[in-house]
Amino acid sequence: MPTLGAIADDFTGATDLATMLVARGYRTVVTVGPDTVADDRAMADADAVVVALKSRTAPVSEAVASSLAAFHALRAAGCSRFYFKYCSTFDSTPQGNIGPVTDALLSATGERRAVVVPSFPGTGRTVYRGRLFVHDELLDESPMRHHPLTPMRDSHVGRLLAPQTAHPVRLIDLETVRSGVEALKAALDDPALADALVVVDATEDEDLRTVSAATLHHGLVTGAAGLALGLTGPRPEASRAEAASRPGDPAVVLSGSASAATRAQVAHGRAHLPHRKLEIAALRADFDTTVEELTTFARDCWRDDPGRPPLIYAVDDLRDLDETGGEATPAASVLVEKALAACAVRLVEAGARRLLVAGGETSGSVVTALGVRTLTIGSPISPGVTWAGADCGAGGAGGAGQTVDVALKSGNFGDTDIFTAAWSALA
Ligand SMILES: Nc1ncnc2c1ncn2[C@@H]1O[C@H](COP(=O)(O)OP(=O)(O)O)[C@@H](O)[C@H]1O
Ligand SMILES: O=C(O)[C@@H](O)C(=O)COP(=O)(O)O
Repeated sequence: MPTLGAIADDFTGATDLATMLVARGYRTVVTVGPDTVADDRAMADADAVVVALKSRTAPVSEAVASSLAAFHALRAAGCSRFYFKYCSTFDSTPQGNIGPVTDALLSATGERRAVVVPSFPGTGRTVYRGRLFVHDELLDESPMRHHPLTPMRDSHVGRLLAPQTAHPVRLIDLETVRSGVEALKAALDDPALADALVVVDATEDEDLRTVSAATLHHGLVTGAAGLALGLTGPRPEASRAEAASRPGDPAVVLSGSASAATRAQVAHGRAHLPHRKLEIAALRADFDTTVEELTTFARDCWRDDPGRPPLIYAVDDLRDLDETGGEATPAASVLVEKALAACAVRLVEAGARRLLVAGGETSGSVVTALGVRTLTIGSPISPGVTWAGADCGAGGAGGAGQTVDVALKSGNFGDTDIFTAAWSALA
């Protein structure tokens, strides 16, 4: 029976956290939405469950409702500790959803305060004096300022969070963290911090271990996957899923991300893989025909060039970003997500068994459209990115009970050659 329940605000984040939990000795299942949590088959052996939501950019009321539904499902499954996973670059809109969801989970758990820990030094995210850095740059000076859905124009976590929450926001500095577990516990228990959301500095893995140890008695923690570094699961080593596919099975890369790391990966993919770019105008003019042409292209590649997975991508230059759309015209971001999801469904129906998807929102659209119920963590690819077995369920794409190997790559994660190199981890 699971004891740790996590709620992830996007799908790449869910597999990022799950891969960390597996490495820490938790047998972990990722469920797509809350409904599968009640499935005894999936839960029987799990120590931890991560519910993947597509709530990061949803309207506030929807994000709160789906997060609470996940919480109630996890609690009914036996979970007694809860982890709200958001992005290590604190991706949110001015309205939320990190603040509103944290507030709702505080009420639901009955906890009074929660730590806020986006730091993940393994992927270059650190928090010092409450400011979030991405490698050597402040968040608002990093390429995250150009994100199409959640442009991050401030690096002060407290300033980002305060307008989103009804709770006071406080900071615990690095010196207090470095004073050790007991000092940090005492600082967190200070009555001045009762009812607060507490941003905690952390610049190294050891800091995260300290934060984790000082909050083991908290029923709710919030942060990126780095905070899980300090957790210790019930097993010396949790097993990983074997690949469901075989080398040579049809494979495809679907990229809807506009992030800097992905743009470099797309440039590398364009040099090494057969590729097609999504054209927004063509999708607007005739969505079905455009998707049909893209899937025909991919199938031709499997036939003519079976060793190289085709790459279908949306952005290789920030000038590609299309901000038009409105009442009568669908936003480009929605069209891109729908198009890549439709390609995924048709390609899995045509035999694709290996999918590398770039982008969190994109991954949410693809995985949901495939009818996936659970993701079981397989071989790691790079920090925060892993292969997972996606169980498409009875009504899913590719036929009843089909398992497809998927890698859901966060926009800013992965080496430049990930679109060509990731497959060897599956072999
Ligand atoms: N040309 C484009 N114009 C506008 N939005 C786009 C374009 N191409 C992709 N997008 C959208 O950008 C968003 C990227 O978000 P996401 O998939 O979460 O990537 P990341 O992991 O990099 O944040 C998606 O909603 C995608 O549909
Ligand atoms: O914490 C992280 O950085 C990732 O797990 C994550 O959430 C990434 O989101 P996207 O960049 O939108 O994929």
